[in-house]
Amino acid sequence: MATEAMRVSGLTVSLGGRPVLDRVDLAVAPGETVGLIGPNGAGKTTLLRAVLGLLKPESGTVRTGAGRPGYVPQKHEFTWDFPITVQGAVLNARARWLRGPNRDDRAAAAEALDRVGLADLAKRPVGELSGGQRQRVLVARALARRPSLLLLDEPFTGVDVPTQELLTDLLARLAGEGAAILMTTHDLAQARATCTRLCLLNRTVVADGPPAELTDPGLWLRAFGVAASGELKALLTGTERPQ
Ligand SMILES: Nc1ncnc2c1ncn2[C@@H]1O[C@H](COP(=O)(O)OP(=O)(O)OP(=O)(O)O)[C@@H](O)[C@H]1O
Repeated sequence: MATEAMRVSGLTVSLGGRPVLDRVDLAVAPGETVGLIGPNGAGKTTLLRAVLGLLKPESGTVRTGAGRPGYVPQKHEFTWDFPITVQGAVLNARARWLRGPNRDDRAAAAEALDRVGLADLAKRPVGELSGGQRQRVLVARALARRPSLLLLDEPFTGVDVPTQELLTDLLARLAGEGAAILMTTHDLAQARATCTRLCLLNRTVVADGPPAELTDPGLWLRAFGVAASGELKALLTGTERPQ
């Protein structure tokens, strides 16, 4: 475990009486960026929530290193109409029961806002932000706790190209500083370009390795539970998408 930021072993989770994850094994080391890829309903968010300790596994274990992981939920999970500024939302992520923010909290929040390029919008109410700006607030909230493990749920969904580039660059820097990153995404091209490892999940781990080694279309077709997909094959072989 010393060289790993998180490890799940034999993780089985059921929700509403239905099996969602089945004996999942996955470890992430400091400096790695692992992309969690799979179809809708594959159990990706469930896996992140289990790592956070928000779900009780039926069997198996979850271990994380020191400190609470940073979590970037999907945008719709945050209450954007709450009357709070960008700075307040980020400071809130460090809030402790019955005490206001101290100097360390303010410094960490300012640093997090700076890293996501939102320092200029610190006083803006969160309800007035665009989708890409909201995504950056969620990342700043996770970074404000300076976590060694960062879990992100679809951070690239619904953001424009400059925000995608900012986030890609930021994640690479964080990994370079030794953070361990696990993120779900539906953007296969982006995942192949930015992740050091990909984990193909469909209730269980179908494949796990560096993008360059996951070129067998059969693995991807199995992960997505489809018989054939020109789009997937084109992505894997680097050819044009079929029209
Ligand atoms: N609270 C719940 N109660 C019962 N079933 C649930 C609950 N939350 C999720 N599920 C089910 O668990 C399965 C996995 O859901 P999950 O959100 O983890 O998938 P996902 O891979 O993140 O999907 P997506 O790509 O659509 O976000 C789905 O079939 C979903 O309907």
